[in-house]
Amino acid sequence: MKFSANLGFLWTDRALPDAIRAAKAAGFDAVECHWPYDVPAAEVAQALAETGLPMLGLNTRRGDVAGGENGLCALPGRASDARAAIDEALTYAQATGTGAVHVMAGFASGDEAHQTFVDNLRYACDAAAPLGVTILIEPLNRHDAPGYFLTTTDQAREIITEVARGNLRLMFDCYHVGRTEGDVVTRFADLQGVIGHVQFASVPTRGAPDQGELDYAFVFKAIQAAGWDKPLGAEYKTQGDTDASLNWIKTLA
Ligand SMILES: O=C(O)[C@@H](O)C(=O)CO
Ligand SMILES: [Mg+2]
Repeated sequence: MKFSANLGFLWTDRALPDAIRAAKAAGFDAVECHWPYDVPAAEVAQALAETGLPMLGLNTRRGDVAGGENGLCALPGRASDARAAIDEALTYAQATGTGAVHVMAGFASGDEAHQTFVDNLRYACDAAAPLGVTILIEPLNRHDAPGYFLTTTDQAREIITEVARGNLRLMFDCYHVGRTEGDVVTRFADLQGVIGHVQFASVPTRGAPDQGELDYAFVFKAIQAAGWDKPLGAEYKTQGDTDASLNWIKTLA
């Protein structure tokens, strides 16, 4: 198994370039992040070059987080903010060789939000295609992100079909699927054709994967048996020191 360290949650006690170095030292095959925008892209690119790790993904900016926003791209009337966030993410991705951008929908519902998301995703995909960047959409579970526009993998698949762009894929986060839909291995098999990246954390506590109700020994074997050989994103919250949370690699890899 290959693993990608999600530096939005792992090694958050250090600056992003040092978190990349820590992931390399811990044996990860890749890294990914959430919102790297406070760190100059050149510093991230330097740490990636030094370690040889690829950056698999980053997210579009969420908007006014203090004001309760969690993404902009499905918000009616906010197309210019959404597209500025998409442009910013693609510029950062290009400067760091990042392979994918997760376009965050935000808190919204209804037909207008749906159409807004579809239009903004087409904009993102068309801008990303010449750069060789994949666009990802990710359903978030209703416990952690109540009111988020994108809530299920079926909804995501319908949107991917409607947007009809070859570089739009699903971020299959086993944690969100486990909390909202269950049946993780069957959902993975059913959706494999539209999946662009896989993430994981324990269910329901979002901790390391060697705890909780979801048996990741089983899940990882099934994903591997299905022919998925890309790094799986370790996107879990630690109780303190990240290095002390990594025992699962020995048992689950
Ligand atoms: O699962 C998550 O929360 C993340 O993958 C993310 O991108 C931010 O919400
Ligand atoms: Mg995720």
